[in-house]
Amino acid sequence: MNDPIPTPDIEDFDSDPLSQRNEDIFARRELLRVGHVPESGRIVGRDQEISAVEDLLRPAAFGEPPKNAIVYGKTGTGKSLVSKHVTGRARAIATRNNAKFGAAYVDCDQCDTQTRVARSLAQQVQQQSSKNISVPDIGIGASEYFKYLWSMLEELDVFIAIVDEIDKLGDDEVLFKLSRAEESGKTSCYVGVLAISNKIEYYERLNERVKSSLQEAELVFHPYDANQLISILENRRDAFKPNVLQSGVIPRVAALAAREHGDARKAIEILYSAGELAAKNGDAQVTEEHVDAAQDYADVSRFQELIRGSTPHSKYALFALAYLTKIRIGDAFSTGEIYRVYEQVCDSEGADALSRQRVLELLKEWAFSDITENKYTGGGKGQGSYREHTLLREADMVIETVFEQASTKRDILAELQE
Ligand SMILES: Nc1ncnc2c1ncn2[C@@H]1O[C@H](COP(=O)(O)OP(=O)(O)OP(=O)(O)O)[C@@H](O)[C@H]1O
Repeated sequence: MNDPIPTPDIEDFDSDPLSQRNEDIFARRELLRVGHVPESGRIVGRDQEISAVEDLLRPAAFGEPPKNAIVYGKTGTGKSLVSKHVTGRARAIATRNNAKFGAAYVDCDQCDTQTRVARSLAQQVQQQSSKNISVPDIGIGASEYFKYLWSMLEELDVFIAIVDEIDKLGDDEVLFKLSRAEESGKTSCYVGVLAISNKIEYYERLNERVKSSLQEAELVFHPYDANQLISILENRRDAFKPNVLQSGVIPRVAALAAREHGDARKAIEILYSAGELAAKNGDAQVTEEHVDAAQDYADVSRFQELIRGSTPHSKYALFALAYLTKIRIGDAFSTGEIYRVYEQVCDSEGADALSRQRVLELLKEWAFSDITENKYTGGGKGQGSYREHTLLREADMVIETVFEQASTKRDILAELQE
């Protein structure tokens, strides 16, 4: 059979660009990868949270019933890390205490249905089981997967399920089944659930019957401040070779991430991208300029993703504001002015314009994502005051992103100028 990817004879390996490694400044790149679980010595600033999770899981380390908990906090505040870290230690201690301890981690961002969660739990327990059971990949539903799970749990004294991004699941069935497993006679194994969410209002949405089984503990993880972020990054400095990071780099990354909302993931990502950028440029050191460029790049890509993922009319409304920002003097525009341009955009796209009220709502949604800002202006309350919108991003970039096809963009701009 013909190999679809032929391997050529390379005459001069040394001059092939692929032979030039970018790696020189990195020593342990994996320390900065998303999903890397650092060892205890590298976890900083979460002592209280670690000890709260230890209190929940301590009984499990002796083969006794653990407590359930809901863990809240904004993204990148260490919820998954602390949950996995303490569960891992509890498993090690349980083994020393001759207690049979199983654990599984499911991210509902990836497993977003009851069936997927149940399958992932069952398959993870299967890997830890001594029984020769094979959990099928397809062809059965959630309740069958749960049956597999309950039957395998019979081998264990305790099982801890960490269910991350729980709010991505449409209903509470998974939480209900897990938190009531032993009580409802499904298994004699003690099951503990650590349910993680970055939406604090999630608890309000939970069904009463689930609330009552989960309210044993509620933990809130607060954002990191700049100093904590500095310590988290310092503890991973050895991802780079010695003397590669200039002295201002870590404080700068920490300051940028703290400004967002104290997100450790963001901080690690910026540091990694700055390193990649330096490596790509062939620079021997990472500088604050690399950090700023990495941050700008991340910011622009996130923003472009947001635009690309929005509905056509939402894009047209934003485009109208960007267009006015580009061609007019001043940077704040009334809903009426934006609406008139929006109508023209709809016209040239062959779409029916939405009502002015609806377009106002779409503009408010952009303000919610910090892409625009709006406020009342004019004569004051009841005296002809009206709402003005301001674009907080570069107009050109919005225009480029909304209409990625150069010809469409050209046509629309030409029609608007007429
Ligand atoms: N206290 C800390 N010490 C060291 N590294 C940390 C700490 N907190 C978070 N990190 C690192 O930051 C990244 C994000 O952490 P984690 O996944 O635990 O956040 P999270 O709160 O679960 O976020 P999300 O809600 O987005 O899943 C991980 O790479 C983790 O290793």
